Amino acid sequence: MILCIDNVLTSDELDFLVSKLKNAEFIDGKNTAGWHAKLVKNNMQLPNNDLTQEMRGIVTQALKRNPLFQATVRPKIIQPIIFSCYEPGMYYGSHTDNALMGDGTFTRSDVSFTLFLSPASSYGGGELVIDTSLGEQTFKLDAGSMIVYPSSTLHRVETVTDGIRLAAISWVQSLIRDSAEREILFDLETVRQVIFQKYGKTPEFDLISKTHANLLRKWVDV
Ligand SMILES: O=C(O)CCC(=O)C(=O)O
Ligand SMILES: [Fe+2]
Repeated sequence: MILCIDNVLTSDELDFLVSKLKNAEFIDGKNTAGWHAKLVKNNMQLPNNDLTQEMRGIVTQALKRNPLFQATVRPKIIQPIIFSCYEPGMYYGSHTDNALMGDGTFTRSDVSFTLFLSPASSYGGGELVIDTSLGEQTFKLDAGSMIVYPSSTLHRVETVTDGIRLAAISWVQSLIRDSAEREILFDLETVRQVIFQKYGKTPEFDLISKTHANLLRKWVDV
């Protein structure tokens, strides 16, 4: 499932992150790409340091408090967030994300996300293009909004033609490995909430809660 989630960051958080990124020293993005993705990756990203850690903490907190992110992604492990910067001429060509991430102890990538940090109108190009069963879908969201999409897809970032594209990206190992199962749980959870809001704790609510809990128990990967 591909989902866009608006207003993930408060304006204070967004301002803080952007002000730090504007003065930051970036390194070549090829450092964190797989051997084949390196061939088509042309961008910059923040190195690992105390400031990057602090910025990661802000994004992580925002994800923790976001009910839509929690319900759709069901995160178990989130890889260290990368803050990326594309200047004019930079791009990330078509690639698939590594299935296994981390050094030493491996985690699986189930869901990828991009949290856009620059206003969409402030730069040209820079769209995230995802190859889906319905064809290519193009996303360029406003600052503070994010897209979550299956890590299994081929995707790319179009060349930035002017302005600067700042983003925070990462990969998640989900508690529910299978994306179809994740979607069923998300749909059931959505319906359960609506039934509760409309009618309260009825026998129907109890039954759908039981089904939801039992499917979760069946599919969870802990
Ligand atoms: O910046 C983006 O929107 C996606 C970047 C990406 O695909 C990656 O880093 O693997
Ligand atoms: Fe990617």
